[in-house]
Amino acid sequence: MKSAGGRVAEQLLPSPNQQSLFTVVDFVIFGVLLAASLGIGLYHALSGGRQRTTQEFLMADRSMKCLPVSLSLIASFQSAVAIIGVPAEIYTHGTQYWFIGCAYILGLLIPAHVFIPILYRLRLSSAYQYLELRFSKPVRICGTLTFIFQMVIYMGVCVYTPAFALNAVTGFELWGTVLATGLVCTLYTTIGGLKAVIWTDVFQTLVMFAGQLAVIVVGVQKTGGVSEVCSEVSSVFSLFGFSLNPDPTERHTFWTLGVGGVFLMLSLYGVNQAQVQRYLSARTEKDAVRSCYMVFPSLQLALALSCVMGLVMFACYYLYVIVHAKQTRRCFPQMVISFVMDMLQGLPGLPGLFIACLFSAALSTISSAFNSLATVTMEDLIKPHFPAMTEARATLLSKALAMSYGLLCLAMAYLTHLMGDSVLQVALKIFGMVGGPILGLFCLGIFFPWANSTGALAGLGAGLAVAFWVGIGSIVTRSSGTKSLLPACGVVLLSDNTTTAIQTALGNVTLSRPSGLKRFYSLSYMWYSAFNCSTVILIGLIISFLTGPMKAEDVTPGTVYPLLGKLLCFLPERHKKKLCGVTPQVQTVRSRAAPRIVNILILKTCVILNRPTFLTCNRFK
Ligand SMILES: CC(C)(CO)[C@@H](O)C(=O)NCCC(=O)O
Ligand code: NA
Repeated sequence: MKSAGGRVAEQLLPSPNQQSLFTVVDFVIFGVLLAASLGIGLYHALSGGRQRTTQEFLMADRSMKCLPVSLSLIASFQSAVAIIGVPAEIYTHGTQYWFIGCAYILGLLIPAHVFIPILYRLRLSSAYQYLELRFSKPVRICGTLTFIFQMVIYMGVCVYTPAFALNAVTGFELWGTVLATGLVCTLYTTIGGLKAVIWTDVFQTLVMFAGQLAVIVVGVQKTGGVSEVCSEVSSVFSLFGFSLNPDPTERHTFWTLGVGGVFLMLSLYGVNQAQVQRYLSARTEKDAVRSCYMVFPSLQLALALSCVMGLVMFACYYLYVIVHAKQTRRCFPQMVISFVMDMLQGLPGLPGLFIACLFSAALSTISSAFNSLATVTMEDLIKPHFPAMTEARATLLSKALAMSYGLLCLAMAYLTHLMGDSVLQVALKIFGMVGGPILGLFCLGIFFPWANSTGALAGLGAGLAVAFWVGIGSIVTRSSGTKSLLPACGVVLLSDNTTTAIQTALGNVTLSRPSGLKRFYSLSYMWYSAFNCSTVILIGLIISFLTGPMKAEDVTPGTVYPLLGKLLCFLPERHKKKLCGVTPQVQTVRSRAAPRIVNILILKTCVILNRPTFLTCNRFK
């Protein structure tokens, strides 16, 4: 017995010549996206302060309101990787991934109430300045270099993914697409600065939502309506039941997504420069916190749209898992694109809208990466060595940096295809392997007043070493989360009794259980952030205690969050002091006289640390 969804799939496969899909309207829509992005860049190049100061170019004059900031915050890490990767994930592994939405709660509340207050009140330009205030200059430089490494690899994945998938399905020229994305993005980022990046993000986020919504609406219609989709999905839904298995090698469970996911979110929304820079560009601390709150519903919407797209695809295709066989290992992302093109063919304008959606997602992520990379390179690596540099020269240099990172990004796209795996997994692995240790470094500084600079450096080194050991081990042995609900690509599944077929497939994969070192390598990639963050904290604390823990009076005020003090709020004051050894800075800041006190304290620190004058000028206008 064939279902309606199966019939639709039958009509749709094999696909006709995909290139005839695009009409003039489609090209116009895609053109409008590129032109509008460039237009916004040009507008910000010619209006306001005309991008003549680093304050404007890198910090948007610290004048942004919360709505654009929040839309821009979503755009930073929602790239074509998620647009293509999440539906592919849902299609192949079931709905578990959706549960990561629960991790958004703590993953955004903690940044809003711990990280933003600390970083905003210090009036930093780069998140890594914090590391110097809390520890020392070497820690700051190591943090910055780690961040640069993370973003440069991630950028490559972001540019390459949509171009690769489109090329495979529609015949769009691969390197032409990579070049076009990279160059357009480099151009508007270089001329328009952070204001252009944020406002293009707003526009591009809306295009992204529109494109996904169009696919879902048309897809549901073609599959036979909402009820048809629901019944197709629910006929196998029991298989996607929720796993509470505590095994850390299990790919997606309540624990990996709900707990591991929080750490992933913290590394992105708490301490990643791309996001911190947006918080810092807000007019007031309240705007920054509010924008972080507003990310929650929009991020849920983004997640829901991509998950529903995966479900619609499932309803439409699941009887006929005919993937364009044996072409390549990475067939599922391409399958998402061919599904979309199947759905949208014959509807002029919609294929163009979806391409615009993919590229919006990619552009908004890459532009954030360029701008944040230019910022950290300028603020952390160059300015400290040239304190006398004029503002005009610094701005010119920042623009040159934004442009160079743009070109580097094109080079990185070449390296991406070496990584294998699913693109979503690759991106999340990078976040965990490199972002996890950075998160650990910040947590060590913020929550543990005893941690010292030597401990921080040793912790970061150990964290990165273990991260790469496990990460590369899992790539080499192909062991992390390769289990799939449906059989691997190239297998044709034409059984009428689909449920049995899928169960058999599932049974086959879960039988083999890795042992020894291989088991260590098969740690679920959703744990990477938490695991690597904990390594840094643990090693950092051990080394700190061995080399002499930091004394409370030596810690720069305002750099520590009195976690223990807050948890033990029921204890009398003197016991708390003894236990935590924390200067109650966060509380003082709340008092009315605070800004002056904080300013004087920071000024003193700057003098002690012999920091260049530009910082002190910027801070106290
Ligand atoms: C960062 C999260 C997990 C937030 O939901 C999500 O946007 C995601 O899975 N991103 C994948 C990376 C990317 O889209 O480039
Ligand atoms: Na994006």
